[in-house]
Amino acid sequence: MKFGVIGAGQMGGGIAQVAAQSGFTVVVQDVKQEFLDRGRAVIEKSLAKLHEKGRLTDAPDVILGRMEFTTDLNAFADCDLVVEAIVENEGVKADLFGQLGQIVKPDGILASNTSSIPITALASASGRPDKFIGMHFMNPVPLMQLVEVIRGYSTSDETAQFVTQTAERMGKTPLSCNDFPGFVSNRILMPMLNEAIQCVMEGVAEPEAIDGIMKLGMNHPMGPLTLADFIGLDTCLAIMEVLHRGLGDDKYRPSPLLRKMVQAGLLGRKSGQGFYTY
Ligand SMILES: CC(=O)CC(=O)SCCNC(=O)CCNC(=O)[C@H](O)C(C)(C)COP(=O)(O)OP(=O)(O)OC[C@H]1O[C@@H](n2cnc3c(N)ncnc32)[C@H](O)[C@@H]1OP(=O)(O)O
Ligand SMILES: NC(=O)C1=CN([C@@H]2O[C@H](COP(=O)(O)OP(=O)(O)OC[C@H]3O[C@@H](n4cnc5c(N)ncnc54)[C@H](OP(=O)(O)O)[C@@H]3O)[C@@H](O)[C@H]2O)C=CC1
Repeated sequence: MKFGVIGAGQMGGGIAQVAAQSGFTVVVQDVKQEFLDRGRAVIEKSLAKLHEKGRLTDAPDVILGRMEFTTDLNAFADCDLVVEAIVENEGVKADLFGQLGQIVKPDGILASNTSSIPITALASASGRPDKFIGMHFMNPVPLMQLVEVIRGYSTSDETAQFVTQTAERMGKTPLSCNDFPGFVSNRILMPMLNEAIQCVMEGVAEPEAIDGIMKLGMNHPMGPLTLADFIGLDTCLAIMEVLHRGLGDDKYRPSPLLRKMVQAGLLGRKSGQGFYTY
């Protein structure tokens, strides 16, 4: 099976790594060589760590040998499945899927790792809505069990079955849901993170205390502000905007502090500064 991944950021890199660990031939594309180099370095580090712990069946260089890094979208022409993991922006994703629909072989399946954007809209943009689906991995991909599988309005049973089986071959547990803004995962998670940010803005407690209360009190592995920094505050804001617009209810209003931090370039771990300094 030839597996394509678009975007060599934290999600694209993780998806490509796990696909290669599972024995697939993998092509990773990003817009600039420097993003590919950075993505590859993150994958190498992750593979080294997993190898050290005895959690890989093949050696890291064998796994890396299954991966090709390119800036050329035409490399996806003969892929059986292409998973998109670029910026959480509907216009940018729709434009990309318009191009991919022309490039990938007619029976190739297209999937988006979007956190919240309507799968049905992206499916229409691709020109092959029956072969389009949401394949939503969780961060960090090499460690997290879930893949949320989201069927668009026209997704065929064959497409859903293929993607479900592929997720299982990648050692993940696929769970299905329907196409509503934020699906299940972010419909529930993101308002909690947004509320934690609102608590900072209103001075309810210091960030360390908010995180500590949720970690120690609710047994969450990461506090909500640490998790928001980990996901990326730009991505959190984009998801809240999709929920607010798509569900039309002010309970999903993004916190003004979240908006201001993104405007200031404080994106969390990936920019070196968010609620904490990295
Ligand atoms: C926004 C969306 O659309 C959807 C989303 O993804 S929302 C985000 C979902 N993800 C979460 O909620 C993650 C919450 N956090 C966790 O579950 C855990 O903190 C975690 C799994 C990330 C880490 O687990 P942990 O028990 O805290 O262990 P921790 O000791 O920090 O890390 C475990 C090991 O894995 C390693 N590790 C972390 N990321 C890794 C990666 N990508 N590859 C390989 N190893 C990795 C760590 O370095 C650490 O190694 P050592 O034990 O050698 O130090
Ligand atoms: N972060 C998370 O926890 C999760 C995120 N997601 C979703 O995954 C997707 C990617 O998120 P994440 O990996 O965090 O984001 P990152 O910012 O880490 O990575 C996105 C990558 O895509 C590149 N990119 C941007 N535009 C294009 C384009 N037009 N063509 C090709 N590549 C492009 C980016 O380059 P540049 O640096 O120039 O922007 C970057 O390398 C989003 O849809 C997000 O919602 C899903 C689950 C969890």
